Amino acid sequence: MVVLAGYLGSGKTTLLNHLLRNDDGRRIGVLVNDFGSINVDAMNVAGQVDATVSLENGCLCCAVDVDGVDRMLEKLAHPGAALDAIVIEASGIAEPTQLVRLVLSSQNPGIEFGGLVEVVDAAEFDDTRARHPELDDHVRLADLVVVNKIDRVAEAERERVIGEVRELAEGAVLATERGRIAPGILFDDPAIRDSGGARQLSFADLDDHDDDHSHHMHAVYESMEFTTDRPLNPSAFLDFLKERSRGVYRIKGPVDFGASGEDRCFQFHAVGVFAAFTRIRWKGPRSTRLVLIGTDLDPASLRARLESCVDPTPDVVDRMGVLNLARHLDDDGSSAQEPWDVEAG
Ligand SMILES: Nc1nc2c(ncn2[C@@H]2O[C@H](COP(=O)(O)OP(=O)(O)OP(=O)(O)O)[C@@H](O)[C@H]2O)c(=O)[nH]1
Repeated sequence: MVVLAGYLGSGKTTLLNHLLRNDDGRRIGVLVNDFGSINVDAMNVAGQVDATVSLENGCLCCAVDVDGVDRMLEKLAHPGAALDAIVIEASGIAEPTQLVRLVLSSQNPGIEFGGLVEVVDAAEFDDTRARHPELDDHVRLADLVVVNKIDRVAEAERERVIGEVRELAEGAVLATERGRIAPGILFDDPAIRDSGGARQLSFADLDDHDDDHSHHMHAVYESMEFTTDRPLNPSAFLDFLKERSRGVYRIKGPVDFGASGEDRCFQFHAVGVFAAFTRIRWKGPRSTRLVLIGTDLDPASLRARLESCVDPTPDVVDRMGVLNLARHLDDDGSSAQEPWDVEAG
């Protein structure tokens, strides 16, 4: 069982989807833990995976004890599921050491800890580290650190960030775009071990980490949801994004722009000041279901602002809005995300 951790928006789901698409015939089970009551990440991996369990609204690292994890994993670890590997995708503010501790404590004979993977956003590394010094520990303890989004930083900057991560990390370090790592690195333990002298964590490694949950990142983070069945107006929504308070670090979920969105589902992601959409077909009923994660959120005013984005004329195409939206489209999943003209704040 591999624990996939990394700060909000670093690219965990992207990496997981890459693994699932390139599984080389392995059967992979997934446990997804979203922070927020709409399970956006689970929606994004569903359909590609052999078996999923999802836990929403709460950080797995504190929400459940070892019995709870064993109950959740029963479905995945059951011999009948015939899985070759299980990946736990932690929420972006989970405490990875706590998750590893849970896995190591599992009473289920089918569960064996297969390593901690920490995904780091190369473009946000300095800022995240400054806000959350505990990130250094996560990088240090990981068996594999994936320095992701290298397409978003200039070459010199990339070398510097990779160099700093290498200084901290005791495990292997890989630089990637879109989490494209060779699945064998994760699932065939010797490959991880041979690639950089990484070792599997033990309780002894984890013992230095205090158990006081008030020090965990999620102690200061909150999430809120905004859902509506009425389409949003693109211009109004883009304005909302530009003006959003700095406390809102992560926004994700499907958005319905009605006729302006050609009746398609806009899978939306904002990470810090960056934002991108992917256009997909609606799989279920059309509705906007956003999760907002950050610190010092003011849910009432955020909700009122989002409510004001509801389009009074959803059948009329907002041409200017559509043009502006297009700048943030990420349809093939390979183009870089553009920063907003105006930084959030
Ligand atoms: N430019 C660029 N964007 C990326 C890369 N990897 C992921 N993204 C984008 O970053 C955004 C967040 O990616 P996710 O995979 O959802 O991140 P996450 O870590 O699962 O997010 P949380 O679960 O909310 O913590 C999405 O818009 C991705 O398409 C990359 O290498 N380059």
